[in-house]
Amino acid sequence: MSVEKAYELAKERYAAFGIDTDVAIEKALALPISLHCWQTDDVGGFETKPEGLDGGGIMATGNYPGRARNGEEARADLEKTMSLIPGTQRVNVHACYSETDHYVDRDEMDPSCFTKWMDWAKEQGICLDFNPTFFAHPKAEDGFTLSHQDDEIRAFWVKHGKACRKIAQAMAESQGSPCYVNWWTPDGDKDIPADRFSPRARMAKSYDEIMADDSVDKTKCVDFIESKLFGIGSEEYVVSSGEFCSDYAISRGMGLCMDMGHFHPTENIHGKISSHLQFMDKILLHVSRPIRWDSDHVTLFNDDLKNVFIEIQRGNVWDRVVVALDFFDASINRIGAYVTGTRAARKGILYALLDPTAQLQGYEVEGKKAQRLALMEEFKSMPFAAVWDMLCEKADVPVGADWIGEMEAYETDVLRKRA
Ligand SMILES: C[C@H](O)[C@H](O)[C@@H](O)C(=O)CO
Ligand SMILES: [Mn+2]
Repeated sequence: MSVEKAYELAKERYAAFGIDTDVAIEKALALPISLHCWQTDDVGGFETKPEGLDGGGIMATGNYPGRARNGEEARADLEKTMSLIPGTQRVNVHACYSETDHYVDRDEMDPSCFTKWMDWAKEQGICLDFNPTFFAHPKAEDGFTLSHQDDEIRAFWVKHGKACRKIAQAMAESQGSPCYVNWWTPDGDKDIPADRFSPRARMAKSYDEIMADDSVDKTKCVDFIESKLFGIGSEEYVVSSGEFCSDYAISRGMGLCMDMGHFHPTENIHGKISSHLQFMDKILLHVSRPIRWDSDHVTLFNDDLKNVFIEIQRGNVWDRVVVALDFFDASINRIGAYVTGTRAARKGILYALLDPTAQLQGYEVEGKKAQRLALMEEFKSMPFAAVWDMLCEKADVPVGADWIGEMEAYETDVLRKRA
């Protein structure tokens, strides 16, 4: 059956519940998703570094051929990726993806280190988001940055933070709209600390110092702080825990970033959205898929993902949630990872926009809880796929599995030719 025929039938089914599929498609396509540049190269970064200068990074596992080795390759991969994904996209750049002809250390970075990204974004007609990089650097080797007990090291990272807000502001000015900045630090301890208080006090102090820079316009550089429960090497103690970050964000009038992989393995985030949004204007989501101790598997169209977007729909808070991705898999074709994960996120958005929210909430008000449960369950077998296929057709990107061939061709023609 053609996409059009299947869509007409699906449209009728949804219309019987008062849901306009054309409107849902349009809205789903308009909502921006920020693609994380770090999936192109397994979070390596492109800084010009003197020989031997390195430092622990985030661990991406796998060695699939074709990793981007520089900004040109990363942007080419992003262009290919974006051609296979429907809807509005942004690109999220980490500070370690600076491109300079000589070494510029993190504390000395300025907007000129990202000119290539900004020029490219303009050409592509997309907006950029930004992240300071508090890892993969010798001054982050012992696992502490903004909460470091050594004042010189802490000051170095504060300087990096200040520089990053100026870079984000320049990005916002270049694109004529806000740049969303995510603050994540790995600071923490593998085992039981004797003092959990002092690093947290220093972390808060550092953030206060960074955010005190009044020359940065908060409507251009929009800051979010990302929490984490534990990491590899910080299994026992993470300075920027859930409580630390949400308390900090609320008390300082900034946003919170919730990464779907940063909580207890059986904990999920959709129930938290309605709480945080009582007290903060915006939240940022890192859409991801945790598996056991890994927080960053490629996103899939699973219940956790659907529930997050359904919650946004039911609270009608689409304009208060910024959607970004955070997964990386170096063991499979990286374009395949990007496209699978981002298409899944867009599917989640569309799925939620087709939710019979008004009817469900009506049942709830009337105390008709059996009807509420029944309708939620029945909606799981509505002809969603036909609406999704139409969304892809409207966006002029491959329908269904058709994109896999394009990924394979790109692997043969481009990725396999990289050393
Ligand atoms: C590269 C990102 O900053 C990083 O993935 C962070 O967002 C995170 O989730 C760390 O676990
Ligand atoms: Mn994250």
